[in-house]
Amino acid sequence: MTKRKREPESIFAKVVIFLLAILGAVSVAAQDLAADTRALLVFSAYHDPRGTKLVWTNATSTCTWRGITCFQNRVAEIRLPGAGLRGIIPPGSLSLISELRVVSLRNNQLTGPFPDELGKCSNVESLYLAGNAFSGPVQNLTGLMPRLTQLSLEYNRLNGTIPEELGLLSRLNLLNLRNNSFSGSIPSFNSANLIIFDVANNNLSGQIPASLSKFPASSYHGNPGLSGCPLESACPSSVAPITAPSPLVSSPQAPRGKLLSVGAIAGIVVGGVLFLVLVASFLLFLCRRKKGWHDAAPVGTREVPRDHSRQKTLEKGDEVQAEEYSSVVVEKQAINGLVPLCPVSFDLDDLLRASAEVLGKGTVGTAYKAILEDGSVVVVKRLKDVPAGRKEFEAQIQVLGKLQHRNLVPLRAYYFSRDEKLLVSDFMSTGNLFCLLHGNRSGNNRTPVDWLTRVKIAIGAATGLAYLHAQGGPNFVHGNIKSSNVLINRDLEACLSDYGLAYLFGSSSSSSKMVGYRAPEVATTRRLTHNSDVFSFGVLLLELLTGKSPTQASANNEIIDLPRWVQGVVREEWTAEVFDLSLMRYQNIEGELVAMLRIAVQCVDRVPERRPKMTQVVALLENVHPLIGDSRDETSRHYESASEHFRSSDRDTSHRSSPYFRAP
Ligand SMILES: Nc1ncnc2c1ncn2[C@@H]1O[C@H](COP(=O)(O)OP(=O)(O)OP(=O)(O)O)[C@@H](O)[C@H]1O
Repeated sequence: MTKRKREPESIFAKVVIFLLAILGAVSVAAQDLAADTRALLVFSAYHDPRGTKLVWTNATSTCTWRGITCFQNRVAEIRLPGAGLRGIIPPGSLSLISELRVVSLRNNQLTGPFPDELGKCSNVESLYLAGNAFSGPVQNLTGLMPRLTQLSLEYNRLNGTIPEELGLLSRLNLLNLRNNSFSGSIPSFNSANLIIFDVANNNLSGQIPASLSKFPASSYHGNPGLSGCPLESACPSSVAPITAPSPLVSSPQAPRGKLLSVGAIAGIVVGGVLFLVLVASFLLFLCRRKKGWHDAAPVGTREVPRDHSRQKTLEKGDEVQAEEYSSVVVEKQAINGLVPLCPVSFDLDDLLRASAEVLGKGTVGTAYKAILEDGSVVVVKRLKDVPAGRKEFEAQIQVLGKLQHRNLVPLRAYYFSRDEKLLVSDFMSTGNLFCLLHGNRSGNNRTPVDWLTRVKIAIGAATGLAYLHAQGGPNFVHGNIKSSNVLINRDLEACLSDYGLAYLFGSSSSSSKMVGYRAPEVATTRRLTHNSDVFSFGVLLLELLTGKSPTQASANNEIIDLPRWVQGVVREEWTAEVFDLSLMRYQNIEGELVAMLRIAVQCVDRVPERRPKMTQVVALLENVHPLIGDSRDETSRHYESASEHFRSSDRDTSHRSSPYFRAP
């Protein structure tokens, strides 16, 4: 009896405790965010009227402020590269944001000594201050020590000696101090995880520590008093042997630091469940109200060509295949079994009426550009010899349809019958990277791609691949990374296509088609893995750097084994010979070229486990170019100029900027 009476009480008590815990956790988080907000407002009130005024006001949520990224309702990242900030970083600002992990203030006009403020940010993992006017010695780093993985201070006016503490940072994988006025000798470094190390153009002297001799000579140039390897001609190789790097990505996904109490966690869990139930009910309600996909916003109109041509635009020699395309669609009209993966503005009848143009024949089928009656354009890929049955096919395509990322070509619909398998995706109007780099197959129409565009394309493709690996899980691979599968959209952004198709064809049959990009181990294991994707991506980077295709025969009709060729040239210390001649007209990009080369060389390591993860590759690539930094928004104006450059016609490629890479 007593027991019975107590039960509801105890349940009630538990609910009350949970609710209080939720309230407690919410209010703790709110208080912490309020503290972050106050600190940011102090930061924004730095005083130099000539600089950009940050319009951060309490009227909007702190987490939506320009340059601010939150994680779990705490400020985790400040990214304001190239934002026109001037003046000093005020005391009592950033150091008070306890969960801060990334600070990117590169390419502003910040002044004063290396900010004490930042030296106290004990959770910061990535600190990017390149391209400012900080001056004086770097000191008071003690607070910054525990987690720092990337420190980029290049192009400032810093002087004094390189702090010895930096050498003790076991997690550090990037240290860039180039173009400052550091003097004295280079301290010894715990270099196990260092991937990029650059102290060029300072006043350093003495011997380069043996542990740092693995970095290229360009990391040390411009320091007349420095000696030792790799600056001397008798040194072995100028490219670092690759060690397995530790995780280096400053993702806001898993900040470490202060732990919440068990009650708070329980509260958050219960609160989260309640919230999910509410959201699910709301979505269910919305779905029931929706009549069908026709009612939703169409996507097929995204890449509408400007002239809205309704004419068949077949090129000579393409007619037969284009007719094949029509006959496929005619045959299907009776069934009209096009399955949309998201709201689309067309059905099979529309595809039937579309004018078609062959884009190309690939290893798994033929791709057609289909111009629909409303002027929108899609790509229909007609797969051939698909061994997968309907169930398997549909399950895999549903998985692919859910992958959505700005660096992936969106898959819109599919069709499956015994005889035909079609995939419909968005049309990417700027074509593929292969054509950008090498012209069309007959070698014409090549406009040299400028350096900044290449870096952007590399980052875009890497980001898309990192997303696939993270989202698809440990066994999900792209399986066919190559330059013709890197498409460029109207904004000149790289988008990966043909991802995950290997599963429809069996990875062993797919792997045999990856000429030039296939990781060496795949020849024996017949298994595609994240590591083999990384290798293929490394070949792609080499292609961007060298301008050479790993699939096309050279003048003497030999298909180049790009990784082997590059490693051979670099070993001979003729690094400059590696790079695409058309890149040589750019001044002062030697360090960037070498930095990307080093990343590529790591990716094509013959030992799969030594290759970096794609998330690491993204982080490293983001540091290759000082203007790119880590904020896409901030780089858009540079990107525009890159697009501008890219659209312009051929330029002079006849001269090299300097004999900088040439071995003595
Ligand atoms: N969505 C798209 N937008 C624009 N062009 C595309 C699109 N999809 C494919 N293409 C282009 O069509 C051509 C044929 O592509 P397809 O994927 O069939 O073959 P591939 O990339 O040469 O080889 P593989 O089948 O091994 O991927 C290529 O030039 C490709 O870049």
